[in-house]
Formats: sequence, structure tokens, C-alpha cells
Amino acid sequence: MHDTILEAVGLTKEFKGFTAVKEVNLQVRRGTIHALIGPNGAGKSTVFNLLTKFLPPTAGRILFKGRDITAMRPADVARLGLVRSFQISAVFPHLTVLENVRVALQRHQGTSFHFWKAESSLHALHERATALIEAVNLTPWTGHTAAELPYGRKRALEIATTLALDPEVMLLDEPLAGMGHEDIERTAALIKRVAADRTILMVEHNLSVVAHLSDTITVLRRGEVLAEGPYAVVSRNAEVMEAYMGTGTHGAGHA
Ligand SMILES: Nc1ncnc2c1ncn2[C@@H]1O[C@H](COP(=O)(O)OP(=O)(O)OP(=O)(O)O)[C@@H](O)[C@H]1O
Repeated sequence: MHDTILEAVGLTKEFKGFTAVKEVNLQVRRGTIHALIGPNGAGKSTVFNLLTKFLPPTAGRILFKGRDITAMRPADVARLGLVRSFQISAVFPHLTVLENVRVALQRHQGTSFHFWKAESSLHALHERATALIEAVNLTPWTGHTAAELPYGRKRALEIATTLALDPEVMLLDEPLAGMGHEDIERTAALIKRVAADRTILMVEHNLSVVAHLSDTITVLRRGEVLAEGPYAVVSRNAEVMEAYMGTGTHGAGHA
């Protein structure tokens, strides 16, 4: 049994009269990997921005651990444990992998400079950074700058800097987009590993790449929920198949 950790109720977003997201109800269960997919313009990014408070909704509510966060600011939501990857956790191209992860960890501790000044806490910081780098399989890249990393490894570093914030719910915006087959496999395995003790909500364009990764898939079309369930269920849904006609359910890249 999983309880709901993140919930959207009647979530609606209008842009100058155009309804991009219409009365979306979403329940993300604790400890699961939940994917939000849909063809171009389906409203995925808008829902993602609404959930992470980067956009205010026109109507509807967002609940995190039963608490109404609809009116909260992104930074406050992040502090509660709902963290969006790749935005809040910036990666600095000229810092090494180790330095990037250390900066993320120090940020998480806030501006308590005095805490980090102590020799013992600097040691603890290093240990934690090394463990995170190991967790995302970047140990051989520890001394390389972020700019030197191949694309897939860069995304792994971004996941590491997000993990540094120890999020309860991690929101990933197209973590597999633009990757080749090998990177997709590696990153999917990484997402699965880090999901062991947290909840993941990810936006993805293609149904096929989230197939074996997600416990639940919500399919959006024109701002509305078209189908929801495990892959075996949504992939057989006639309307889902139709929505993906032309864009290709099994397409490799991000259109
Ligand atoms: N700031 C905005 N102003 C006006 N319209 C917008 C704005 N943001 C998004 N839209 C419109 O809302 C709809 C949903 O867009 P959104 O980016 O959420 O879709 P998406 O599913 O993420 O698409 P994609 O896969 O192409 O990224 C689109 O028709 C888009 O043009």
C-alpha cells in the first residue's frame, strides 16, 4: 500500500484564454516512479511548472503530504522536500564533478559557513560528496569539470546535485531526452536506483522510454488526462495509441 504524497486537484492553467491544462487530477503515490507523458503541446511542461510552483494555476489545488502548497513559493516547496531537478540544482560547467556536488551539499546546509569551517564537518562533506558521486557512477569523472562530461554523464551529475538536497519527491524534466540508447539504459537504471528511498515524478515525451521504469504512467493530451495506469494498461489504450500516431509511440528521440 502506498499513500499519496503529491496530489493535484482540478489543476487548470489558462494562457490568455487558451486552456493549456484542464482540470487535471493527479495522485503520485509515495515510493513510486510516476511518469507524465504526452505528445507535443499536451501540457506536460505546464503541469510540471505548476507542481513545482514555477507557474501559478488558474484554478485547482496542489497538495504535498496533505498540505496545500498552491500558494507557496518554489524555494519553500523545495525546502519541504519537493525538489525539481536541473533548475534549483544548477551545475557549474567550470567546476569539477566533486566541487559541483560539494557546492550542492553546502547549499543544502544553507549559509551556515561556520558549520563547514570545522575540520570534522569538512571531512563529512567530502565523504558525502564521494558517496553521491559513487551512487551515480561518476567516480572515474570526479576530477573532471562538468563541461568535459559527455551528455549522459552530465545528466547524472545533475541528478547527483539534486540528490544532495535529499528530496522526498524528485521531479525530473525529460531526464532521458536527447540520449542515445546506452545513456538511456544507464540513466534509467540510475533513476531506478535513486527511487529506492524516494518518490519520482518525471516528464517524458516518449511512452517507450518510461515503459519499464514507471509504476504509473499518466498520459496527457491537449491539457487533459487521457489515461493512467501501469504501462501494460496505458499502452493498450486505443486513445493513447491514437494520440501517439504520427509521433510514434516507440520513437527514439524528442520531437
Ligand atoms: N507561457 C505560455 N503562454 C501561452 N501559451 C503557452 C505558454 N506555455 C505553454 N503554452 C501552450 O500550452 C500548451 C501546452 O504546452 P506545454 O509546453 O505544457 O506542452 P508539453 O506537453 O510540455 O509539450 P512539449 O512536448 O512540446 O514540450 C501548448 O499549446 C503551448 O503552446
